[in-house]
Amino acid sequence: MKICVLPGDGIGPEIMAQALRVLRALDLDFSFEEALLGGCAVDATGDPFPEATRRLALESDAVLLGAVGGPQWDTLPREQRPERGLLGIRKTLGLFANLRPAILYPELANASTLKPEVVAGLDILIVRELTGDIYFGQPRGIELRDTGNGNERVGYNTMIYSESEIRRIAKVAYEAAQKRNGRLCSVDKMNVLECTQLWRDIVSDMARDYPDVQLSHMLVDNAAMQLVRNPKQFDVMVTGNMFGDILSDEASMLTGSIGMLPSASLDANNKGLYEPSHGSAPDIAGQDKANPLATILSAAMMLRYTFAQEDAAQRIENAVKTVLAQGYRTGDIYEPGTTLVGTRGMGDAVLAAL
Ligand SMILES: NC(=O)C1=CN([C@@H]2O[C@H](COP(=O)(O)OP(=O)(O)OC[C@H]3O[C@@H](n4cnc5c(N)ncnc54)[C@H](O)[C@@H]3O)[C@@H](O)[C@H]2O)C=CC1
Ligand SMILES: CC(C)CC(=O)C(=O)O
Ligand SMILES: [Mg+2]
Repeated sequence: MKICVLPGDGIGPEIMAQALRVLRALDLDFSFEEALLGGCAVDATGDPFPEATRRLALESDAVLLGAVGGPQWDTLPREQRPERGLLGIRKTLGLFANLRPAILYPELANASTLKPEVVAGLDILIVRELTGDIYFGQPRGIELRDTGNGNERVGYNTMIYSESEIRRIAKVAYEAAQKRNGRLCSVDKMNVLECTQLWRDIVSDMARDYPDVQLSHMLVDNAAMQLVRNPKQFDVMVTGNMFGDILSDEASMLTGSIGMLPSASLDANNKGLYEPSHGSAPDIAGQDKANPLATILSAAMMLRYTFAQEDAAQRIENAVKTVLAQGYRTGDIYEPGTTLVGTRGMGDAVLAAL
């Protein structure tokens, strides 16, 4: 089995190194091949998603990604931005279903900025549509227009979903809810946006095919509030690309840190790209401070979803539970009385606990 490894930028290479150590220690039949994506690819080739990376990703069984982006690339033309590379690989591989589980490990109840009783036992799955919405919709741009206030620049994007795009992500979410606690909350902004009115209509229509799932709807502004007011009311949440991007970062803080939130991005056949939900964290890059657990847990998701190696996935997840119980903490989840470790030190601890 071939895994395409894309360390990316910022903390990407540091956290990826630890995930690879853990995967190699499992002694499974995997080969790893590295390629460039994001800012490092721009620097080397001028293209954030070079052809060689595209070929390797397409011919591999799964892709493991660190993170891309950083301030040094922020002034480049939009098509050369590192994030364009990320959107490009998601679209090329047809990765429409992004699963972001927000689970609070009991040992981290005090690491959350919310009261322990609000988050204790938290286990939410956010299902985010990943290849549509305003992130991909056309037309988009910045151009000069006569707005009535003279000729001035206007910026615009298009929020767009087709019926089939909504159906396929809703199916993933309904089926996930069936395997969990049977509750699905669909998040939209149908009171303002036609695009999400269609979203709500289709998700509602599909409910009759899933009589064992209890469907509810919530407007996204209320959902953002409810996530911090009473997050345990949620089981599975399904939403579009942009709302899911925002709500999953919010949910990550319920788990103690964004450094704890893994993700799987899947196509229709469970081929996938696995990456932490966070970005390249330029503020701590190269300092051995980043929490590698989201990436290590993303590797566990890869074993589960793409390779159906449930035992190996659980071995990694149990090792993470063990190191947290042993009191090892990177800076983002540190609290007095625990042992502060760096990125590599956390990797050492997970390896020892495997
Ligand atoms: N999937 C990806 O590759 C993503 C890339 N980005 C890119 O990353 C760059 C930085 O974006 P930001 O908005 O700052 O978001 P970010 O997620 O990189 O960082 C936000 C905050 O969380 C902290 N943080 C993130 N991951 C951490 C970890 N593993 N351990 C400890 N602390 C961690 C950072 O230090 C920072 O204070 C930008 O260029 C952005 O476009 C942002 C999100 C996702
Ligand atoms: C380029 C962005 C869409 C990446 C991001 O923030 C994410 O996927 O969470
Ligand atoms: Mg994001």
